[in-house]
Amino acid sequence: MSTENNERELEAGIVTDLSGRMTYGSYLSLDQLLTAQNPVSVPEHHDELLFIIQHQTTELWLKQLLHELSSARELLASDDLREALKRVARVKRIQDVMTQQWAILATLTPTEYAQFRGALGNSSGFQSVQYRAVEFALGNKNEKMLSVFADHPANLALLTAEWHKPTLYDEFLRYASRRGLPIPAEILDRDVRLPYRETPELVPAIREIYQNHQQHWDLYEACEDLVDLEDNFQFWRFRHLKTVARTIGMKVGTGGSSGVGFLQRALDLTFFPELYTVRTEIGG
Ligand code: HEM
Ligand SMILES: N[C@@H](CC(=O)c1ccccc1NC=O)C(=O)O
Repeated sequence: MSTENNERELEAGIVTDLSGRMTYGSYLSLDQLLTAQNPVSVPEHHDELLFIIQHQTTELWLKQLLHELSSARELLASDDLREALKRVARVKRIQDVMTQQWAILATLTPTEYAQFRGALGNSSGFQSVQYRAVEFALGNKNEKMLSVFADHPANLALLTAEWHKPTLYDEFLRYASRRGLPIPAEILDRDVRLPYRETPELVPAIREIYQNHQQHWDLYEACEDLVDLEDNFQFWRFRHLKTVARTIGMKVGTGGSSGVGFLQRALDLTFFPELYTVRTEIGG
C-alpha cells in the first residue's frame, strides 16, 4: 500500500456500508449534540458560537465530575479508599482542563461580548444546576440555591437529591472514623444539608494523619488529594472571576448580582477547612 499522490488508500476491510449498523454519529448522538448550538443574537454575532460552546463543554465536564464524585462517595461508603482515590485523580485532571479552557474565552474582547450580551436577557451561569450540584457534593451546601430551580422540576429534583446526600468530606470522615481515627460524633451525626462548618475538635485526628503519615499513608494521600481538589476548584473560580473582570468590568451581572464582587466572595468559601488549619500547626 502506498500513499501515492499524497492520498491514502482505504483498506479493503474498512466498513463503508453502515446502513442498519451502529455508527460513530449514532452512538454519540451527534445529530442532537451538534444541532444544540442556538445563537440568539440577530444578526448572529460571530463570537456567540464560542460563548455557547465554552459553556456546553463545561457542562459536559461538570456532568462527568458529578459522575466521578458520586462514585467516589459510594466507594468510600463501602470502605474502598483506593478506588475512590482513582476517581478523585480523574476529577483533578478534568478540573485542569476546565480551568485551562478559560484561555479560549479570554480571546473574547469586551467590545465583542457587548455586541451580543443584551440578547442573553437574565440568563446566567448562576443558574447552572450541575455547577451547584458539584458545589453541594463538595460541601458548599446552600438551601437558598434551590429556589433558582423552582421553575424546572427535573433540575430541582437533581439538586434536592444532592442537597440530602453526605458530601465527599462527610464520607471520607466517616471512613476515617471506621478506621479508628477520633472523628467527633457531632461531625458524624451532622445534618448533611447544612454547609460544612469548621470543627476545631476534628483537627487532632487530621494532625495524627499528618504527623504519623507513614502509618496512615493512604489517608494522608487522600487528605492531600482533597486539598488538590479544593485548590483546583478555587483556580476555576479565580479564572472565571478574572475573565468576567476583563470582559464586563464592574457591570452588574445578567443574573442580577453585583458581578465581580459577588464572585469574589465565593473565593472565601472552603470545602475542607481542617485540612488547611492543620498546616498552621505542622512542624511548629
Ligand atoms: C464572558 C464570559 C462570562 C461572564 C461575563 C460571566 C459573568 C458572570 C457573572 C457576572 C456572574 C454572577 C451572577 C450574575 O449576576 O450573573 C456569573 C456567575 C456564574 N458563571 Fe459566569 N460568566 C462568564 C462565563 C462563564 C462560563 C464559561 C461559565 C461556565 C459554565 C460560567 C459559569 C458561571 C457560574 C457557575 C456562575 C455562578 C458562580 C457562583 O455562584 O459563585 N460563566 N458569571
Ligand atoms: N452573567 C453574564 C452572562 C453570562 O456569562 C452567561 C449568560 C448565559 C449563560 C451563561 C453565562 N455564563 C456565565 O455566567 C453577564 O453578566 O454578562
